[in-house]
Amino acid sequence: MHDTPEVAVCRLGHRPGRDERMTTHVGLTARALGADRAILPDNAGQSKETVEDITTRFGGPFAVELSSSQKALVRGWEGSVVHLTMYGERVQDVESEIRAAHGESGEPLLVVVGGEKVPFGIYEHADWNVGVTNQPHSEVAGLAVFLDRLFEGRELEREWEDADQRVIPQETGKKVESTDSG
Ligand SMILES: C[S@@+](CC[C@H](N)C(=O)[O-])C[C@H]1O[C@@H](n2cnc3c(N)ncnc32)[C@H](O)[C@@H]1O
Repeated sequence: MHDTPEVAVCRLGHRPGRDERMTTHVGLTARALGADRAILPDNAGQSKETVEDITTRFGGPFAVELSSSQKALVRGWEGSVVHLTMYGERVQDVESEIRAAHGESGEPLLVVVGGEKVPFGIYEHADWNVGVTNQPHSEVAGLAVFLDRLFEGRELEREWEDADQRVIPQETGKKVESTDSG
């Protein structure tokens, strides 16, 4: 978000076909809940296109990139790394430490979520291994709760730029308006 140093989300691994929706939803959730950028594996081009299409229609800024080596990206990241895992420290115990370090350092934060088995090197390289509960669930759910905790809910008030259309909240039904920039 505009008022904090960059937050990027790295999706580890992508099995074409099987992971298509999950990888797309990692990107969409990163965008909707305040991250600045998603970095997807290079075989997830379809997910990248879908997230870019949503950004064109509903606004940004939000960037999506493909990377040929997620592990090298994590190792070479110049900033802090949070790895979301059910085996990690409880989010409610470390969120303020992460928020303070991220805000004070002014350095970008990389939030890593897995798919298949995550290599142990990622656990070792991360500055924080963070569990959103210590129960197994999904990368999309873990990412959503983590980002909301990181931003303390401010992402819900975010304004979207250069949208073609916007949803007008309704008690019942659906209302979508074209914007002037569309
Ligand atoms: C379906 S899980 C598979 C994890 C895999 N079995 C392993 O052991 O590495 C996919 C991803 O969801 C996320 N995830 C699942 N449960 C989580 C939890 N309780 N807290 C945080 N992230 C979680 C993690 O990023 C994980 O890599």
